[in-house]
Amino acid sequence: MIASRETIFALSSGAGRAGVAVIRLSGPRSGAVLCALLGRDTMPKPRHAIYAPIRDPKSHERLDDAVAIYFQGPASFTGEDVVELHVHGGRAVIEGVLDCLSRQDGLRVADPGEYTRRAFENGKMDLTSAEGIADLIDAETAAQRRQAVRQMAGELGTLYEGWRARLMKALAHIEADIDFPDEDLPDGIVPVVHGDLRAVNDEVKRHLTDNRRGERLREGFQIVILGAPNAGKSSLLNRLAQRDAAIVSEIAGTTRDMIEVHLDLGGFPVTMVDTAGLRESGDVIESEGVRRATERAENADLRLVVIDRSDWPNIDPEAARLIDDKTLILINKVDATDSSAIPASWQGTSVDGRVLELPVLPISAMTGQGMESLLQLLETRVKEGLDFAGPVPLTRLRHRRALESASDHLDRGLQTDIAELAAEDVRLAVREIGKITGRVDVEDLLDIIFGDFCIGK
Ligand SMILES: Nc1nc2c(ncn2[C@@H]2O[C@H](COP(=O)(O)OP(=O)(O)OP(=O)(O)O)[C@@H](O)[C@H]2O)c(=O)[nH]1
Ligand SMILES: [K+]
Ligand SMILES: [Mg+2]
Repeated sequence: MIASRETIFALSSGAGRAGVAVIRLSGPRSGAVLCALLGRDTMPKPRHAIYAPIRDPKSHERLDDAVAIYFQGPASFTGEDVVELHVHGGRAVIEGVLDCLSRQDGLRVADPGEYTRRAFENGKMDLTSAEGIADLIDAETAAQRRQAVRQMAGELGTLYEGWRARLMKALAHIEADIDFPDEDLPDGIVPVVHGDLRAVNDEVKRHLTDNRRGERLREGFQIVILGAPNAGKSSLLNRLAQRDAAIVSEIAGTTRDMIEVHLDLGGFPVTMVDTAGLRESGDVIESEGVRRATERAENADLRLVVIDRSDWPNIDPEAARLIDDKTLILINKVDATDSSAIPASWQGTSVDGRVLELPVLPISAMTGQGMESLLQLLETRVKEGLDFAGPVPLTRLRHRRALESASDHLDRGLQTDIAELAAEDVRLAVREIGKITGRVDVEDLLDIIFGDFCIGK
């Protein structure tokens, strides 16, 4: 526990008018400041709500009638003395209380993420749980919330700490072998240690080859809408977003920049991207739009290729280049013509020569025809891409990098017969995993990790 820290304060609830706002203090002066605001000499009983007027200790002006709770450290979120003031959520009330707090001795405004950082530094949680809190605050869909709650509750931390403990045990065996080569250690200890190392390494590798489910769930499933100019891409985006997010016109080349909307499909986050119609263009701006569209499509989780009914079954060569097994073909404007001749699937080959059979859906972005089937299919694809059963998946590039590095060290350690070399590799792997949970020197990382939080968290 870090002693004699500054006492920090901040608005912990959202900005703007609300019924109630929560202002939080953490640090050694919290209790004394609360007494000053309440005009009392004795500390309130911890974890009991008090409803009372709060006054500026100097001017005695009544700022609000508030509910105050005192949490005595270490039984608090940060592990320090914490005070929560539940005030009326009006701008002037909040500003008045924050202004009054800023004038109290030894108090300062909290930095972004400082409450959670103090909780980590005081041993209240490991780094993966702290990151889980950040994800929970950012969660926009039910699936994101579920993943973040599991991480916050320590599922990832427990998994990684478990691997670290097993590696440390193996390391102790190798070191014993080095230090006491003549002792009567059981024969064949090295093969046993090898088996343990290999088992952990296999688990780490399996965890790494998860198709980036956990990371993609945080980022959102990327769906890119592609097709020739005027195929109706922007009309489709607007229909899916249920608002006029993109400009629609009969002029080919209307969309140039990418337009993104965020959707919740069956509890999963989706980023839907409308793009410039694919064609060779003499216009520099339009060509840049086409370049960006192509690039974005290449990195997408799913591509929707929109084809005008009157062009079908011809697929524009620019769009055809981007077709692979992560593609759906949408025949648009079926309101204008007869759609009975449209087949349910399309057979063809991808640019790299693979034989493909892709779903074909007749739709009308104008009337909404076919939208229900499209949404159902999208939901299935998104679920396949992001849903998971079993242990909580890897959620961050930071964790991935450390685990990749740990696994590299283990690969090397498993290849050598020299105990000293194996020991060094295992030691490095232990360190890498320790960095994820914050067990080893991560001081340099903390500013980056907690800088992503907002003030008051
Ligand atoms: N009849 C009919 N017209 C449609 C449908 N979808 C789009 N349109 C019309 O087709 C024209 C082009 O639509 P957009 O949505 O702008 O097409 P786009 O693919 O985004 O075009 P660019 O951005 O220029 O590449 C507009 O006049 C739309 O009203 C449809 O389902 N049925
Ligand atoms: K257009
Ligand atoms: Mg458009």
